[in-house]
Amino acid sequence: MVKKALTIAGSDSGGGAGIQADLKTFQELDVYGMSVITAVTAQNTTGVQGVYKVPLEGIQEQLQSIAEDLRPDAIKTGMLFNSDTIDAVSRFIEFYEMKHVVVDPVMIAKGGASLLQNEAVKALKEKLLPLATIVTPNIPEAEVLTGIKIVTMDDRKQVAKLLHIMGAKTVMIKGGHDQGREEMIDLLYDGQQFHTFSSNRIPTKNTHGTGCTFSAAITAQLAKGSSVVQAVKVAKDFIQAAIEEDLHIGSGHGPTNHWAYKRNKVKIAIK
Ligand SMILES: Nc1ncnc2c1ncn2[C@@H]1O[C@H](COP(=O)(O)OP(=O)(O)O)[C@@H](O)[C@H]1O
Ligand SMILES: Cc1ncc(COP(=O)(O)O)c(N)n1
Repeated sequence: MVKKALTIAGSDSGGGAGIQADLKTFQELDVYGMSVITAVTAQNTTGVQGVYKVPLEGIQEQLQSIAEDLRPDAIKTGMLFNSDTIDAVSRFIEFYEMKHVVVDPVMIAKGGASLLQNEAVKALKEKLLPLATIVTPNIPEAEVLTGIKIVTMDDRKQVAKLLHIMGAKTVMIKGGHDQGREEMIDLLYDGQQFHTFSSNRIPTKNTHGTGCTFSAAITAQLAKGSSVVQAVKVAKDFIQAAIEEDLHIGSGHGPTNHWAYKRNKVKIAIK
C-alpha cells in the first residue's frame, strides 16, 4: 500500500527549501507527497525577495480537499507565517485526528527574512506544539519557543525537557547552529531519555533548506511506520548525504542534493 505524506508550508521558488524540498524528499523516500501552500516566497540562494501569503480561505480549502479524499499517513508543518494559519492547521489536525505530526517551527530564513510573524509564536506554542509527534527546532527557534538561551549541551537538554512539558511528544533540537563544534550533534528527547545523532560538520555554504529536508525525511519515515528514533536515524543519513554531495547551484547559499541518499543506496546495492 502506498504511503502518503502531506506538507503544509511555504513555497520556495528557488526549489531548495519549503514545499519543494519536502516534496523532493518524500519522493526520494518512496512516499507519495501532497502539499498545502500557506505562502509563496520569491526566493533564491541569495535570499528572500518577497513573501505573499495565501488567503486563509485558500489554505482552509486545500486542507479540506486533502482531508476529504487523500488521507495522509503523516503530516509536516513548515512556514505557517501567522496565527490564523496556525489556528486553521491545528483545528484540521484535531478534527481529522491526524496521526504522526512533525512540527518544524520555521521562523527565519537563513538569509534573515522573517517567515513567521512575532504575533504567531504564542499560537505555535499553545495550539500546534501539543499536537506534535515531534517538534524539530534549530537552536535559535528553540530559544524563542522557551525563552531560554542555549550555550551548552545541558542547556539544550533543559530546553528539550521544557518543550516536552509544553506538549510535544518528542523533541529534536538540531545542532546546525552550534558553531563551535566540529561534530554536528542533533539531540532527541522522547520524554524519558535523550538520544544523540552525530555526524561530522561538512564545511560548505550550501545549507539552504537543511531543516526542511531533515524534517521531511522524518515525516516520510513516520508515514511508512517507523518509530521516531528510527525515522530520525534515516533523516540524519539523508541530510548528511544531501549536504556532502551538494550541487553548487546559485551564487549564494545553495540547496542540498535531494537525490544523493537514494543514489548512494543504489550504488551500494549494485556493488
Ligand atoms: N554543515 C553541516 N554539516 C553536516 N550537517 C549539517 C550541517 N548543517 C546542518 N546540518 C544538519 O542539518 C540538519 C538541519 O539542521 P539545522 O541547519 O540546524 O536546521 P535549520 O535549517 O532549521 O536551521 C541537522 O541534522 C544538522 O545536524
Ligand atoms: C518557504 C521556506 N520555508 C522554509 C525555509 C527555511 O529554510 P531552512 O530549512 O534552510 O531553515 C525557507 N527558506 N523558505
